[in-house]
Amino acid sequence: MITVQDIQQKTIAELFEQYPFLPGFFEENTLQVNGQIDEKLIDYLKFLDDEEEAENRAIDKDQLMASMTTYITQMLEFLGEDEDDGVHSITLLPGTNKSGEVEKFEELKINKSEIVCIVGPTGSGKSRLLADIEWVAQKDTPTSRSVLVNGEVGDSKWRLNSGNKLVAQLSQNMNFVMDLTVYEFIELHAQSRLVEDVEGVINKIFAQANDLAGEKFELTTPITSLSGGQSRALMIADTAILSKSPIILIDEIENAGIDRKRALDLLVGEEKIVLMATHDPILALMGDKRIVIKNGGIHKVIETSDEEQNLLSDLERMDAVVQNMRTRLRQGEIIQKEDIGF
Ligand SMILES: Nc1ncnc2c1ncn2[C@@H]1O[C@H](COP(=O)(O)OP(=O)(O)OP(=O)(O)O)[C@@H](O)[C@H]1O
Repeated sequence: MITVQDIQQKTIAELFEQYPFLPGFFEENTLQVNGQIDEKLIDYLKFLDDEEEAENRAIDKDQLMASMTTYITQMLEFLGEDEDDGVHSITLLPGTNKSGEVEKFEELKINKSEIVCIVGPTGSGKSRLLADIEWVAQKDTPTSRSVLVNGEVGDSKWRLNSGNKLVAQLSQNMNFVMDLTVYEFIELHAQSRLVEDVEGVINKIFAQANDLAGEKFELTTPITSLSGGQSRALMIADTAILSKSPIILIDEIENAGIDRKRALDLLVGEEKIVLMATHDPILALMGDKRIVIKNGGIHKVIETSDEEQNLLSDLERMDAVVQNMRTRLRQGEIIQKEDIGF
């Protein structure tokens, strides 16, 4: 909850920076800032101490600060950015595996900017774990797990309020059906998030997406003609930059021509918690930790060792060789021994 005391000592510049929608309030109330951007709000509003001025405007200083406070609070609520909602960690508490046995870990805390991978055989329960987190499970899923947010029992508001969604899902299938260009698609999303600088955000997402995608695309490209890799790159950049959700769940980023390392860097760089189910050794080793799932239960939690991290660059070289072969096979070329390169 924001109070008048919270805002009155801040400068107009600080307030505009913190609440990008506030200039709209100033405009509506014909408050001109001009050279006074570095003044504290309380000093800036001193001109209303003049009785005539206050009468003309039919509002005094205290009323104006109170209505500004209400406006900020309502806008934050509307945008799903309640100030107290900062999620800095989630904690998993054990439930049971498919045989009803208690899982083999005490509790697992995952902090902001951490990447945790989920590995395990097909059908072992990786997607189930992601679903438990999305649902902020309270012993009310087939696994009986609990998920704490900031160390506390998850608030059911996370389940109900779509503006405040805890989790953004990046799923395998990105089948666009809308007849929009890349520009229009991002614009629509940015507008629905009430972004101030729509143009700036469009350019940022477009640049990041193109950076991730193997083959480049244009702002004028219809989203229905993007390749699998390009649409995935667009969704990742869009989620990283526009989604307010503090947790990103990824059910396998397949090998569809995107720079997976950069994609993860981009997501984590935006201070998110990233959980990713994967069968891909490169992605698994990019995580800070990996959860091993067996028979529906968390069997082990392994921290990625230095040795494993050092192996990543070798794995990436091997991967590049395979990718290159794939491209050449697709183009009808013949593969030779020297193509393997080691
Ligand atoms: N602890 C559990 N108790 C009961 N059922 C479970 C448990 N964990 C998973 N399941 C169920 O097992 C089935 C397979 O799990 P899930 O789809 O999560 O596997 P997966 O590892 O994601 O598989 P894939 O790699 O093929 O995507 C699902 O129906 C899921 O609800």
